[in-house]
Amino acid sequence: MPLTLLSRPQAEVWLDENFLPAATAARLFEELQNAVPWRQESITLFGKPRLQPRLAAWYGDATAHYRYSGLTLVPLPWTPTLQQLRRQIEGACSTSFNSVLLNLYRSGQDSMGWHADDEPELGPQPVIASLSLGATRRFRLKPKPRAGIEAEPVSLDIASGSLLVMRGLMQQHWLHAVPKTALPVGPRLNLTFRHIMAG
Ligand SMILES: O=C(O)CCC(=O)C(=O)O
Ligand SMILES: [Fe+2]
Repeated sequence: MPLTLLSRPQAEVWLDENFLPAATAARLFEELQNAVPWRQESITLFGKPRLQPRLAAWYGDATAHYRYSGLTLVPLPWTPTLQQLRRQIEGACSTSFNSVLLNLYRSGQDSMGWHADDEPELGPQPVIASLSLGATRRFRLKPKPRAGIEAEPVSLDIASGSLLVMRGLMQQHWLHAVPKTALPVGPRLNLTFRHIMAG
């Protein structure tokens, strides 16, 4: 199945809902949920430290340091599983990645707030490839308030084994989020492959 473009002004979002077969996605979910040293990071919001509403881990080349909401994350070394996924996803996107951020949403109460992945070390038009495993969660997109784009917000229900790729001007003009849900959903794991520029 190829990646399909979701046409929105200044938003280049591609989706392949069948990137991984269901059994492969389920096996990977189990393996990563058990093997990754998950941490609940705190971020500084309005000068106060707060725990993030999810667990995270950062893997990559030793040089790929990432500054994120007041944190500097030093990557863990690639595991064979993550290295193989990196190569497969690089092939699908015709891009190279040097790091991957893993997020584990333990339940519907875990979430990711509205943001753009527009940190300077990602460069002006980053390619971000996002692989989802486990429970289906809603992924939302909306134009940045001052982007001057006339477009409705977009909601996508992202199922296990889906690959979503954001590229082009997307991070300059749009925000994305994974909101909390009151539905009784199981855990979901998301991997975002990124290329961090040497700083
Ligand atoms: O969990 C997702 O689908 C989104 C993750 C995300 O936006 C991020 O890690 O920057
Ligand atoms: Fe993001």
